[in-house]
Amino acid sequence: MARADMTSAAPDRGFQVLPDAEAIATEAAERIILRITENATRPAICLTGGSGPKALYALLGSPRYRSRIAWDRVHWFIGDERFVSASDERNNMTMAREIFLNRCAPPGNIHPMPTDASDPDAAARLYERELQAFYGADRLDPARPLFDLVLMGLGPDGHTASLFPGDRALDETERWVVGVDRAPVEPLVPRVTLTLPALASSREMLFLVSGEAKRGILSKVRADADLPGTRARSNGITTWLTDVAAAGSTA
Ligand SMILES: O=C(O)[C@H](O)[C@@H](O)[C@H](O)[C@H](O)COP(=O)(O)O
Repeated sequence: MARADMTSAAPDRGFQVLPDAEAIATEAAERIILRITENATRPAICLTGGSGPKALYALLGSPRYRSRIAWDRVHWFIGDERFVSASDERNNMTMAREIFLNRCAPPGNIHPMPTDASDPDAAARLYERELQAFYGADRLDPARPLFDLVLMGLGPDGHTASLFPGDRALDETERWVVGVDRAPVEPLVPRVTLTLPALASSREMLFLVSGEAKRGILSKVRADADLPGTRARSNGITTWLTDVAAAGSTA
């Protein structure tokens, strides 16, 4: 079936329902490779944490996909981080490194958040400077997205990245990265997160949502409830890749 037939129309985001989590990983891998191919200079991919992207990361590092990626050109960032050391298994970038980045990407192309800073907000400022140095400016130009593709997950409370319902980080309009002192969901550690404007500065935003446990919260996002997952949009294309278990149907 052609992609256009599977994506339901929405003004600025689409929902694509795939059979299962494996199909989500395959679709996301193909989209990432397409974005990398379209950028002839230095593609920037912003990864996400949690369990949702693990199958995708394994696929990107598999022999079949690994040979299709120009690893020397691609730069890998992370959309949010748990404020724990890089040796802690809960660290999002460590998870991505262990599954594929350490084997595939040159070390200089991997951009973890510095969780050894004095506090989450200091880490946020350091990461913001790193992003600005990569981008070559400290203001986001709507005509020149920061990222080629941003991956996102959806938490049980409707959070995405580390933007939690009701948190003031959601209302940030100037900064690209902020510290979040308290996370209301596991793991209960402070976080560092990209803000909505920084995440929006992307050619494509791809949500990965699978499993029946996500069905209730996903239906709220689809109904436009005021949740971080609803508010996070790319200035380019925003697509939600879901499976039948999360969507509740194939439509
Ligand atoms: O650090 C994190 O936990 C994440 O970046 C977070 O936003 C995650 O994407 C969602 O909570 C979904 O997580 P799951 O994929 O584990 O359901």
